[in-house]
Amino acid sequence: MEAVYVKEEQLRSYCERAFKKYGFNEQDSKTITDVLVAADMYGIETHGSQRLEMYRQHIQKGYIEVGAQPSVAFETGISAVVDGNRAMGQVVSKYAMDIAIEKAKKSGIGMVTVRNSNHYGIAGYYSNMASEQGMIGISMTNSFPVVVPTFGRKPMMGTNPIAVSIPAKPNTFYFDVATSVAALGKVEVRNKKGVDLPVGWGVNEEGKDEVNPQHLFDNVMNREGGMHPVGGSSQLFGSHKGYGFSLLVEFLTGVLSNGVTSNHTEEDGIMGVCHYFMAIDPKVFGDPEAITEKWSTYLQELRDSEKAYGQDRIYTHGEKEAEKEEAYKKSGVPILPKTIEEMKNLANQLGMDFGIDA
Ligand SMILES: NC(=O)c1ccc[n+]([C@@H]2O[C@H](COP(=O)([O-])OP(=O)(O)OC[C@H]3O[C@@H](n4cnc5c(N)ncnc54)[C@H](O)[C@@H]3O)[C@@H](O)[C@H]2O)c1
Ligand SMILES: O=C(O)C[C@H](O)C(=O)O
Repeated sequence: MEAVYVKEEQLRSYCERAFKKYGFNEQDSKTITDVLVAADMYGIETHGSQRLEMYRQHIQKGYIEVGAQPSVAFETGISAVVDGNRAMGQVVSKYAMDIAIEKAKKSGIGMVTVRNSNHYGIAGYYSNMASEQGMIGISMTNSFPVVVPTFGRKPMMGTNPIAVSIPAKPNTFYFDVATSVAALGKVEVRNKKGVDLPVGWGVNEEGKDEVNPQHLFDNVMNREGGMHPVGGSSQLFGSHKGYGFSLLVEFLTGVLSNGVTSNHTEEDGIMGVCHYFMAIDPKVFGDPEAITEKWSTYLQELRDSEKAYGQDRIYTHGEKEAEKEEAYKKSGVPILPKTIEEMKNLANQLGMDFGIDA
């Protein structure tokens, strides 16, 4: 299945125009697009333009209130609780991370929890907002229930990503992962590609292994089966550790914000997703330059260390994204033909030009 290479500007223009057609103002359309295109440029094909249709469905279901804006519900010098007021997740999250960064500039640290929000895209976009200002950034979100507890078969947690961005040379350390064995988006993309899932990604309604991506997706939607935490189904491979990381995210997002845990999202017609953002100014620990130097040296030592049999390269987190971004600026972003078809149909339905050479 040959991907279609789409120029960044065309993708950006397509998304902005689509979000304006959805009813968002100019500024919000730009903010949402920036998060989606960042994912595409990083090679995170699951969370870029692939998700335009999902957001439309969330608007139609009434989860996202187009035009709504977040507000601060509670605040101290180092912390805040933001009410997302059902606004678009990207709009809420940029607002909340900006507050965390401002607090970190004044007090060294800023922590913001968010309730009553919506799906925010890639977690790492927001942690990068802090690292771009020389700070350490952390971002987490819960989601609708997708992941089963170790030894369970009913989805009780979200795929709950954790992203950490730390200034480093030559690239920012960028660790951005779901606490499930994979993001649900990877099941969607495997379905589009017609590729089975590896054993250990998920269970069906009987609690047995499920390798068909469409079946697993349907199971998740019916809340009768789901994905495993990082580590898979077996405690021998650390399922209980992924489970614990996922609960950490549930606590910091859904509980600390006085919002909802993933198993109570999508109740009463509200998505209710919750987030957590943190910015730390390294100045409160000494000389930021020296810290970056030490960290960068260690990352280089890791990359230079001895390779396993059959391997010729060790990566550190963020390297792949930096390389893809550089390559895609020249080649354009590879988009799956099925996604291109969806985008064409969407443009038709919205009555706008497709505007993409494909
Ligand atoms: N909004 C939501 O509800 C939600 C939920 C789940 C996931 N997500 C997003 O989905 C995206 C994908 O998540 P995922 O769990 O599939 O991530 P993934 O498994 O693709 O891992 C990506 C991370 O691993 C690093 N990496 C990849 N190969 C590496 C290697 N060999 N050595 C060292 N580092 C390496 C990358 O630099 C990156 O930090 C993330 O951006 C995440 O934020 C969002
Ligand atoms: O699909 C979701 O809501 C969760 C997330 O984006 C994921 O891909 O796991």
